This record gives sequence, structure tokens and C-alpha cells, in this order.
Amino acid sequence: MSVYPFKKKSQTKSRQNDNDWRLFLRLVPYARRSGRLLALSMCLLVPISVANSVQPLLIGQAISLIRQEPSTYEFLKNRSLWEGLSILQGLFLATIIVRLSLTGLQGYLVQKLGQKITAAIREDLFHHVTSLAVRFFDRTPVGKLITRLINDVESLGDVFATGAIGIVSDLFSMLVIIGLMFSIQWQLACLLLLILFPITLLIIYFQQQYRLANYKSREELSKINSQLQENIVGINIVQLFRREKFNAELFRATNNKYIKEVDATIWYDSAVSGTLEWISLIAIAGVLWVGGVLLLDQNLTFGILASFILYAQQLFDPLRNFAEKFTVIQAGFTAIERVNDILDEPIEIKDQSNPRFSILDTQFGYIDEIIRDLEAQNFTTSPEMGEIRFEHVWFAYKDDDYVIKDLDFIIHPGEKIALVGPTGAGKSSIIRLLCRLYEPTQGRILIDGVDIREIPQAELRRYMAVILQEAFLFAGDVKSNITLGDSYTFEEIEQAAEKTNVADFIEQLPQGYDTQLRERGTNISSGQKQLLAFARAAIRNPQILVLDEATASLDVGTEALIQQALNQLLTKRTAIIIAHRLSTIRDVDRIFVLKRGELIEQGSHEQLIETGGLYSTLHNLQMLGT
Ligand SMILES: Nc1ncnc2c1ncn2[C@@H]1O[C@H](COP(=O)(O)OP(=O)(O)OP(=O)(O)O)[C@@H](O)[C@H]1O
Repeated sequence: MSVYPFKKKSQTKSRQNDNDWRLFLRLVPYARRSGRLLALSMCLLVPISVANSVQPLLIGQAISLIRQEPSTYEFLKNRSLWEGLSILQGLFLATIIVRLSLTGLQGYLVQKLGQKITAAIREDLFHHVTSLAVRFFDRTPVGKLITRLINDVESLGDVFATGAIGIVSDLFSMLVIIGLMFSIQWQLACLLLLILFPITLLIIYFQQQYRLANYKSREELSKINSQLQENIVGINIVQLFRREKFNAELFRATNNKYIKEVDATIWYDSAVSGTLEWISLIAIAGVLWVGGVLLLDQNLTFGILASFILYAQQLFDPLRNFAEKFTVIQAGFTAIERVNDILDEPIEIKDQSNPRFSILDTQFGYIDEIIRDLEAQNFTTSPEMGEIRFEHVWFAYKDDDYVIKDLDFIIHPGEKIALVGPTGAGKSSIIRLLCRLYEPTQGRILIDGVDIREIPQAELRRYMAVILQEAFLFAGDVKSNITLGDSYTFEEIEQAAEKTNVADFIEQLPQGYDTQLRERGTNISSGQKQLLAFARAAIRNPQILVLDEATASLDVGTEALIQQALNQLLTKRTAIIIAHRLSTIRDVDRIFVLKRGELIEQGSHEQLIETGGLYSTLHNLQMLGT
């Protein structure tokens, strides 16, 4: 069961110190794409905040007017009580209408913006992840990626969906309130500001702690997803080996760790809400106390005191709102951080930005021509094409643990080569290097004289077809599993199926070529999946064909049928065939024998038998077995 290692402490600490604003800035290019929507929703925040902050002032003025206090505004003083109160009521009503109508609209626009941003991030992540080298997937559990693509992007969406973006309007409200307070009575304004300052620092501290706890809880969630994914994908083995109970225990342990980390986040979240709850009560008490003294000394009117009691509540409202949105915003920051981790993952295997056309002009023209032909569907294989050359190639999956050692050979155009050797000798690794799923640690690989690093990956992979031991099918119909998104006519699909003797099998399916296959093709057998893989290769008409144990899952009858089709398919093409059953590769031009990554023998079947080396030993062992 793969559970990836914990992050080191120093790493976690550096994350903590990561500047939130820098993370936030990563969203700017996405927000810019919906610039008008963003500008409109931000503009609406201004009237909403102003309408909000003006209300205590209006209530204070109403009290001052009734009590005929000197703090009453001039334009109200010269009017009758009824007239003055009507004006204040009208203004109050206007603030309510502004708030009611604009808050809903603003919320809608912000959510729409959020959906657009998260959809764009999800798309970019998908594109980036599918462009990463296979090496990245070797070290990254699928569950971890799923958590980042689904849960983390969702958390980011929540920031917008829950209106947490309103924090901008809360901050703006605070500024307006502070301005208004100072314009009315500076002593009480200073008192409230003095309370606000330390409490903001305390909240920042809790925020940092929450953030740390939240990151850890997301890591644990990734582990839960990884375990779930492993158990679902490997359900056959889980049940066959009666691992349900054992795996349930492992899952319980991970689940408990997750709950523990979530508990920590809840604690910090509650600490913020609790602190703000009592601090706003202290603020009101402070205003009443200092205000009361000023009132008794006749330095303050009732109207102003009433306004300040309301401001004492309202000033902490944005902070209280912040506390509510706090969890969502922090989870959002954690999500941006985790999403960035993936987006910052370098794409190891890239196409060259400036292919060396000038030096390898002829060769490139040559490959381009082939590709153009392929695209025009008038591709004809040529016996002069398809040369493969390995020049002193070394390769290691990890550090200096070489699994391919100084491979140096040429496979001539149209030649059929078999790779044989014991398990783990490096046969499949050679294919992975040839397709450029991995890059050689040293040396280079050339196709028709061109270093494969100089050929765009899409073209390289169209030039060759690889059939693996187990074909992977996508959810969709038979047709789309043969074309794989490329545009082929129905006749071409039928021809490819007929060429590979697969047509009969397809026609027997309930809806023929339109039969829906389930995800990973579980409604057909492994052998049948393999038949479709042959049709998939045939339709692409490749110059180089690679078969990695491709016929191992077929029964003898089907294998004979496919073999017959293969013989035709292999004409004029270079082929590399990996097979453990040596009887299937007897007729190839040359056999390469590998041992621990080294090419130790090569020659025809007869030559190798005569030499009496590893091949002849393997052959004799297999003969004994049959
Ligand atoms: N993704 C990987 N990460 C690390 N090591 C790997 C990886 N894939 C293969 N190896 C190692 O590389 C060596 C060669 O593996 P490879 O799959 O090329 O052997 P093979 O000859 O094709 O074996 P088989 O006949 O069993 O398919 C093995 O020792 C294997 O453990």
C-alpha cells in the first residue's frame, strides 16, 4: 500500500512563511480573463459599504434631532421635527434599498466570477498534469492528484461561492466607519481603534496556526483518497486475497489521522470566533464607560453616544464576518498553495522551442513529409524508413541505479527485432526511452538519423505504434476507442479492423462499432481489449511498430488469427517485439538478448542457439517446459 512520506518540518514551516499575497497574485491572470465581471462586482461593494456605515450615523442624528442636541446637522436644525425625521427615515430607507438590491446582485456576480476562475484553473491543472513526464506519476499517488484537482479546486471555488470575497467590502466598511467615527468624536474613535489593533494581531496569529493545521489536514485527505483509489482499482486482489479487513484497518488509521488534523483546524476556527465575540462586548462596555463620563461632563450628546454604541458593534462586524469567512478563505489559500505545487511542477520532457532545422534540414523534411502523408491518410510505408539507433544509452529511474547500460545498436529500416531476457532485464525500459516517456541519462536515440529530442513528441508518437500487454480502453464506443480522437472515416475504421482480423469480433458485439465500452473496458475480456489495440495501431499506419508482450493475453486460436494479420501489418515496417515465449519470435531478423540492462548477445535464432549462450539456455528451458 503506497502512502507517500510526510513533508519535512522545515518544508512545512517555509510554507507557513509563504506570503499569502504572493499566492493571491497567482489568481490575478485568471481574474483578468473576467476583468469586467470582477470590476463590476468590486464597484458594487462601494455603495453597499457606504450604505452600511451610514446607518448608525442616521440613527444618532434622529436621537440628536428629537433631543434638540447641538450635534444635530445644520440642514436638519432649521426644519420641524416631523420634517427632519422624515428626511432621516427616507435616507435610512434608501440605505436599506441599496443594501438589499445590490448585495444580491453583487453576490451573484462574485459567484459567477468564482466559477469561471475555478473552471479555468481546473482546465490548466488538467492540461499541466497530462503534460508531465511519466517520472512524475511514478512518485505521485493518483489519490493525491485527484485531491488537488477536485477537492482543492473546489475549496478555491468555495471562497467565491460563500461570498468570502466580501472580505474586501468588510475592510472597506471598516475604513469608512473609522473615518466617520473620527469625524464625529475623536476620543471614542481612538478608544475603539485601540481595542481593534491588538485584536487584529491576535487574529493574524490564529489565522497562521489555522493555515498550518489546514495544510496538514489536506495532506491527510490526499492519503485517504490514495488509499480509496488503490482499493477500488485493485478490488479484485483485495477480495481474492481477503485483504478487506486488513485494508479497513489501514484505512481507519489514516482516517483517524485526518480527523485529528481537522480537529486542530476546528479549534483555531473556534478560537477566532470566541475571541471576537467577547471583544465586541468589551468594546461596547468601553464606549458606555468612556462615553458615560463624557456625557456627564456634557462633552457628548446622547445622539453621538448612540451612534458610537452602534459603531462599536459595527466596527467588529467586519472582523466577525472575517471570522466566519476565515475558514473558507484559509482553506482557499491552502488550496492555491497546493494547486500551485502542481502548476509549478516542471514539465521534464518538452518539445524543443527551436528545433535545429538548419542542421538537420534534410532529415526533418523527411519526417515532416511522413507526418504530412499520415495526416493526409495516404501514408505508404517505405522500406528505407524507420531506422532506430541507440548511441551509448544509459538510463536510471533513480539516481545512479542504472537499468540500461551503454546500449549501442542500430535497427535497420524494415528490420524485425525481438528483445528477450529475464524479468527486469530492461526490455520495457528500452521501449519507454524510444517513445520518449523517459529521457536517457546519457547517450542519445535517433530515428532516421534525427535525435528524438528534436522531434515534436506528437509527431514522434504518431510515427510509431506501441501495443502493450494490456490495452487501456476509455469509456466510449468501440469506434472512438480505435480512433482515439483522431479524425478517421468509418470506412478506415472498418478497414483497420479487417486488416487485423478484428472485424468479426466487433461485428458480434451487440451494437457493433457503436457498442459502448465501460471505463477501463471492463465489459469485454482482456483478449478482446487487445484485439482493439491492434486495430488502433493498424489505423495509424505507423512506420515503427512495437509489441510489448502484445499477444500474451490471447488464446491460441485468436493469437494465430492476429499473427496472420500481424505478418501483413509488419511488412515494410520496422518492428520491435518483446516476448517471453521464445517460440513466437523465431522468425525475426535479429534477436537482442538483454541481461541486467546490457545487450549481451545478438543474432538470428539459429546463430544464438549455436553460440550456446543465455538465449540458448532460455530456449532449452522453455522447450523442456512444453
Ligand atoms: N517506474 C519505475 N521506477 C523505478 N524502477 C523501475 C520502474 N520501472 C521499471 N523499473 C526497474 O527497471 C528494471 C527494468 O524494468 P523493465 O520493466 O524494463 O524490465 P523488463 O525486462 O521489461 O521486465 P519484464 O520482462 O518483467 O516486463 C527493473 O529492475 C525494474 O524494477
